[in-house]
Amino acid sequence: MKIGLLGGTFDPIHNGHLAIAKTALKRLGLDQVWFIPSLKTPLKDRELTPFELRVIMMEKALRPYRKMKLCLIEKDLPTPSYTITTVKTLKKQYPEYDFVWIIGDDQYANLDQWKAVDELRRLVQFAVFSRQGIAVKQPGFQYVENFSHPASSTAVRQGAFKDVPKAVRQVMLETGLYVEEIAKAYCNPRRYQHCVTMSALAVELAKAHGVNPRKAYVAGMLHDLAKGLDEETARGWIEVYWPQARDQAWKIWHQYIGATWLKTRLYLYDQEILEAVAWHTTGEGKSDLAKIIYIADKIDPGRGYDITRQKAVCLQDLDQGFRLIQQEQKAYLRKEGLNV
Ligand SMILES: Nc1ncnc2c1ncn2[C@@H]1O[C@H](COP(=O)(O)OP(=O)(O)OP(=O)(O)O)[C@@H](O)[C@H]1O
Ligand SMILES: O=C(O)c1ccc[n+]([C@@H]2O[C@H](COP(=O)([O-])O)[C@@H](O)[C@H]2O)c1
Repeated sequence: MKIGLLGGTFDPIHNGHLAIAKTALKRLGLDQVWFIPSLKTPLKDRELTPFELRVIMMEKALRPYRKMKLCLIEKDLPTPSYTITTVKTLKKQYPEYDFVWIIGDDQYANLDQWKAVDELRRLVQFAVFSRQGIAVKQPGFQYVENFSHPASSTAVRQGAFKDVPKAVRQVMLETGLYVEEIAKAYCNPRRYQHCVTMSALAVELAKAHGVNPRKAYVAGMLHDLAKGLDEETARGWIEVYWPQARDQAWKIWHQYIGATWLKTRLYLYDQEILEAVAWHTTGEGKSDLAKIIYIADKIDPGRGYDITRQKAVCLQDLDQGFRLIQQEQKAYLRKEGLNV
């Protein structure tokens, strides 16, 4: 058996990883590709998503592929997860197998920093997949060129959800994984901070009123993604997706476009979250979640006003609190000249 080993952080696994495996099976004449998630990768400092959650996403992504397997060997090896240790252990466990270690060219460029790389190269063959382009070739490596896949886990964590299988997207949205990074990627630092403080309040209100706190967190963190759009760009979106809102004040449009983005870019189909985002400025959403997001946005503790009275009413009675905030907001919006 000839086995390709694809080690990585897989935070999260993406379509690029699957494309590498498909190509490796064909072009390297492999029988199987084993995906090996690292407990802690040696050269990256970032705090990783818990191993178990990365593994759940990998299981879902790999399920349709008979020749792609999950190998959890690094779970029980010392950290950081040095490849030399992994390869030695695998060779001992499976002496009859022929292994090829697969890397992208970004890792290839770093190879001189890998632990005991000369010994490692004697133990296992390396296959290098092009990513940016392979600059310098060396004897003893197998190069897979004319391979190109734009996906990266970094981009996925910032919202490029099109690059992950649907089942993985579902886990990400159900768990609220990466919402901070997505909010950071779309919002300026001030707005990001607003998302953090208002979603904390949204979670508190959700818990007080029997609403799913995870949904409150996701909706809160992602409610303002479209707020940075300029009027002209926003108008383009409104004309296509929300023509019925074209006569409203343009500053309101971000609520509608935000919901559309969640659906079309992040493939988030949870109607309750979409509704809460789509009406978070005007407060027309009917669900308790929509009311909570509306309230938390308006009395966000991060804005620096004393919200003791409003918060107490909202914690006590959601509908009464909602009406109170709505009245205060209407007065404020009229003062700002916004047409609602
Ligand atoms: N699109 C791609 N093209 C070629 N190689 C890739 C691609 N994506 C990942 N790889 C390679 O797959 C291996 C595992 O990747 P990893 O799990 O670190 O994903 P990543 O997208 O590189 O993550 P991050 O963006 O967090 O650095 C690495 O050797 C990496 O170089
Ligand atoms: O052994 C090393 O020194 C070493 C240094 C950097 C990366 N690796 C391995 O290379 C694979 C890809 O790593 P990463 O950081 O791109 O996810 C993963 O299996 C890492 O354990 C290994």
